[in-house]
Amino acid sequence: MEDQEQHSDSSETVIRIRDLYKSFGDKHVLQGINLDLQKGENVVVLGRSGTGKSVLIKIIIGLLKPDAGTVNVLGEEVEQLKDAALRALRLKVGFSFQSSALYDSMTVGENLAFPLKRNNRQMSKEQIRKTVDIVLEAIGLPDSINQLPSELSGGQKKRIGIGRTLILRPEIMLYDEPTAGLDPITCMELNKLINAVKERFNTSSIIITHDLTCAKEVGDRVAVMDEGRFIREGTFEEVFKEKDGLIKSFYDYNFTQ
Ligand SMILES: Nc1ncnc2c1ncn2[C@@H]1O[C@H](COP(=O)(O)OP(=O)(O)OP(=O)(O)O)[C@@H](O)[C@H]1O
Repeated sequence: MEDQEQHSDSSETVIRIRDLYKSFGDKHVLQGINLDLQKGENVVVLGRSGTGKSVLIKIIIGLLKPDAGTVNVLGEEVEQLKDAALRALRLKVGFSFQSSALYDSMTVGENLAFPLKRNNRQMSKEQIRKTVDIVLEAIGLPDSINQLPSELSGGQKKRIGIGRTLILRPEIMLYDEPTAGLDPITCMELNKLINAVKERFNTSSIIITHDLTCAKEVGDRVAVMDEGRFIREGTFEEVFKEKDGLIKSFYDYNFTQ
């Protein structure tokens, strides 16, 4: 922990979470979460279903209030922000939903342009088109602008979902189960995209998953969540060096079946 604190001080911390607690009635979901995300870093949060990963993300973007603890995002204490400031902060934090959340009746181009039109009304049609083209190229789907979501594969929809988040050029990306429900090859492509986004757009990311291949491929650091706390944290190799308890179950389930 001491090492971690020293590291935090020597680089820019974009998310700093301290002693976070959240319960729903007598269900104690988060029980003392501490986490730092450094600029330009990908941190993977690994955990079984129902361990509170989504609750954590919702607290980070101010959709849920914690019972105790602090969350600082890009220098702002999330809990103290009023509505307008919270909305402004959310523009800098892109949230890529598990479901892709595309509008079925809109083309890919319209889906991507939607957040720009809603948030940046002073952009001309040409500027919007150019921004959409840049993102489509970055996510590897340059020719899909006129397609409807129903014409896309699951992996392509995920890419467009990520593109729609990227279009506002967030400084932080939060990915919720980016590879869920995809075949291994498409997963691999998505992992590459997550790394490419980091390099090209200089984003810092939290990636929530239970896919260990994804964790290994994209995580500069991995934090394993169990019963509301992080039970292990480090590089993938450090975390999975000693395979016991939950760590062993995770590893065996992903790699030895
Ligand atoms: N608004 C809420 N009210 C009551 N309980 C909630 C609420 N939100 C989450 N929970 C409970 O908190 C626990 C953690 O939920 P969460 O969605 O964060 O899990 P998760 O780790 O993201 O799981 P999964 O991997 O399945 O998405 C669950 O037991 C859930 O039922």
